[in-house]
This record gives sequence, structure tokens and C-alpha cells, in this order.
Amino acid sequence: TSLTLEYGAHRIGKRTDQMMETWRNYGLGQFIHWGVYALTGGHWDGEYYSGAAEWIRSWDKMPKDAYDQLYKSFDPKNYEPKAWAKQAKEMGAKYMIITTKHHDGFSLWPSKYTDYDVTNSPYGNDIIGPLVEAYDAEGIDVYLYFSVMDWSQPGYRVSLETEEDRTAYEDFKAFTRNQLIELLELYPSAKGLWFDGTWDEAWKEQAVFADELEKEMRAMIPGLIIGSRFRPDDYGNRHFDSNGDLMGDYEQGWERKLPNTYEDTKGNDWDAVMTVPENQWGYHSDWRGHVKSSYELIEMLVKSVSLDGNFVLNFGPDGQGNIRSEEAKLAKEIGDWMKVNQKAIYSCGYLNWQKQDWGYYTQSREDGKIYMVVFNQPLDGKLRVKTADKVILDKVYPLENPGMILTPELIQKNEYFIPVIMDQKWTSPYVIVVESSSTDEDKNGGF
Ligand SMILES: C[C@@H]1N[C@@H](c2cn(-c3ccccc3)nn2)[C@H](O)[C@@H]1O
Repeated sequence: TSLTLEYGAHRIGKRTDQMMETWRNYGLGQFIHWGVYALTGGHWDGEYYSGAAEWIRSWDKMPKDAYDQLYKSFDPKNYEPKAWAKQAKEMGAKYMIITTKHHDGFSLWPSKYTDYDVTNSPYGNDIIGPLVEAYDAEGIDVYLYFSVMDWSQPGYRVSLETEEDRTAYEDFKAFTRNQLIELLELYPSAKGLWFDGTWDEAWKEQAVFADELEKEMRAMIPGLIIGSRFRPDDYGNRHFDSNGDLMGDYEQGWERKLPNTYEDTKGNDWDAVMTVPENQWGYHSDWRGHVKSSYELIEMLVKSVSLDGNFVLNFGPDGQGNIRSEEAKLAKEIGDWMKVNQKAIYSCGYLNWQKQDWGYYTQSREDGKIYMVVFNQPLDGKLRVKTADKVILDKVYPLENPGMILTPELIQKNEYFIPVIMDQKWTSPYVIVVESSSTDEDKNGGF
């Protein structure tokens, strides 16, 4: 039985409009976490902060008033939005999500509703506007990250225990709405909002307010894309309402992790947002522990696309507006791979053939071409392929060398070995293209 919900999912199933089709076909995105936390580099008073750098204000060794004065030193001399956008273009990102305001409440745009914004820093100018323009100019769609949780706001509450809490929170709700309307008025080319900081009990009681605000924002920019992490339903559930139906336009729950199977995705649209180190979004000058390679990140990208999702890689510029060398190197390496293999990524998604050990299948939503993205080449050079029922393999060839036709060896019904080129020394993941057709009878013969 399902509950009657006023404020649960307003749509069952995927959005099919053009803006969502475009979103679904991005494949690769760039996250940018930037703010006054970048000035600390994850350290304070010479001490190393082992948490996520953008959370340093919550560290017991970080005096709150010292953090809250940092904006008076925010003057990023090396901020070059055009260079950032060019780098993202080279990497092959089709969209970018920028932190307009993180949990600390520092607003990177000139906000009428708070003095804790760039206009009151030495930098003085709008950070967001030039970034939106630069990315729009490169043809990369812009999405605005907004943290509802705002430690700088007197009305912010984790939970609503007293009448005073409730009165204060009404002011906070009005402030939150004002800033969001302001952002959409200032940056109407934004294609969506990426919400964060909505896990507090106080916010989870705001089903009515959040629903009205979401409707108001969607009316301002038709087709606006908002994920599952904004609205709580009648019972305070986000992501999936109390009947298990997806809230918002796509599932926004894959943070520093990926689904493993198509079943894990529940057949929804989704994005995965990923850090380069284990857990640093804002700039930390001392990355400890495992730092992901471009090989690992390319595999995560391909795995995401193979399961009908988008993969969003995070960049954390430093306090002066520099992109750190590790991130610049990853952008270049991923971009080099994308230049050769992008057909297996853009406008591609899930294919219902049985997953094999050598890697991932993706299928173009435009022409139906199937891509085998090989990460683990079998030592005998034979890629096992188990097609869906009644599928004929018409033409198989390496994406990099369409003239080299590969001849599948039939193992049994709907199962083949594709011989890959052994003399060609593959040093990075490569793509085999499969052009196939379906038949209404069993042409493979049987055993
Ligand atoms: C996209 C990422 N979401 C923010 C985050 C994650 N978390 C969090 C908090 C408690 C448990 C698990 C995750 N808190 N803030 C990170 O700071 C970054 O912005």
C-alpha cells in the first residue's frame, strides 16, 4: 500500500523533456569547491586538519571568529575564470557545478541578503558571474551548488526545539528563498541547482516551504534541473519519498561512491560526485592517503555512463585562485583519453548485455552503436561477449581503427569471443565498437 503524500515525488519515472535529455547525455562534469576555506589549505596555526578542508570551521582547533575573519583576506589575484573554463573544455566536461555558497555561508556572488559575501572582501567583485560567462562561452552548462545549511546565519537551526527556534527559522527560510531567487535572477543561464546541507531535522520539517520554493524556482527557469537532495516529503524523507519514489529530477545520493549494478540505480537518472583524494572537496595543501589516478577516474567515468549516470569530478582551487598541479595533470590526462574515446561517453548509457570482466558496455542513445570499453584485457586476447537474446553482431572494430574489422568467434547462442589485436600494445583503456542488429528468430544456430 502506498501512503498519500502531498509533498512526495511529483513525477514517477524519468523526465523526458529536452533539458533533461541534455543533462542525461553529459557523461562528464566538473565540480568546483571554492570559498574562504581555501585560504586555510586545511591547516590552522601550523596544525594539520585531517577532516575535509571545507569543514575546517567545525574543527575544535579552529577558532570560529578567526575563521569568520578570513573573508577579509579573500583576494584571489590568480583567479582566471576563462582559464578554468578552457581547462574544463580540454578535459571534456559538458557541465560544471560551482559552490555559490558552502556550509560556512560565504557567498561568492554579490548578495543583497548578507554582508558575508565577496563584495565585502578585498577582492570585491562577483566571482560567480564571470565564471558562468566563461563556461557558457566554452559551451559548458553551469549548475549552481547551494548549501541550505548556513553556519553564518543567526536563524539557522539544526532542529526546532523552542518557539524561539521556530521564529528564528522563519527568518532563515525567508533568507534562503531570497538568496535562491537572487541567484536565478542574476544567473538565468544556469541549467540547474545542486543542493547540499539539507539533512538537518529543522529542514526536514519544511516539506510545504520547500515544495513551494521549488515550484517558484522552476517557474523562473523552465526546465530547471533539481536533484533529490532538496525537498523533504511529508515525513521528512529526502532522495526517496515515504513510498520509495524518487524526489526531484535525478538521484543525487552518490557522493564519493558509485552504484555497482544497474539494479542499484533503480532505473533512475543519477550523478556521482567524486573527490580526487579520499575526502577533500575544498583546497587542502597536504593531500594524505590515496590520491586517485586518471586511470581510476576514467574507469569511474565509464562505469557511471555504463549505468546511465553522470560522473562529476571535483576541483578545489587554492586561496589565490590557482588550479593545483595534480588537478591540472588529471584534467589533461582525462582530456587526452576523451579526445580519442568520447564517442563511448557522450550521449551513451546502459546496455542490457551481461557485464563481463574485461570492462564495460555503453550504448549510444543516438545511433544505437555499442561500445566495449576494455580495462582488463584477457591474456588470451579474447573478449567474451554475451549479447541479449536474438542479437546479431554485424560489424566489430576498434574505435581508433574502424578499418580493422574484427571477426567474432561463436561460442554458443548469443555468446562470442571478440579477438582483440594482440600486436597493438594497448597502454590505456581502449574501445571496441559493435554494430549489431536484432532478429526475430534464432539465426545463431544452437548447440
Ligand atoms: C558535495 C559534498 N557534500 C558536503 C558534505 C558531505 N557531508 C557529510 C556529512 C555527514 C556525513 C556524510 C557527509 N557534509 N557535507 C561536502 O563538504 C561537499 O560539499
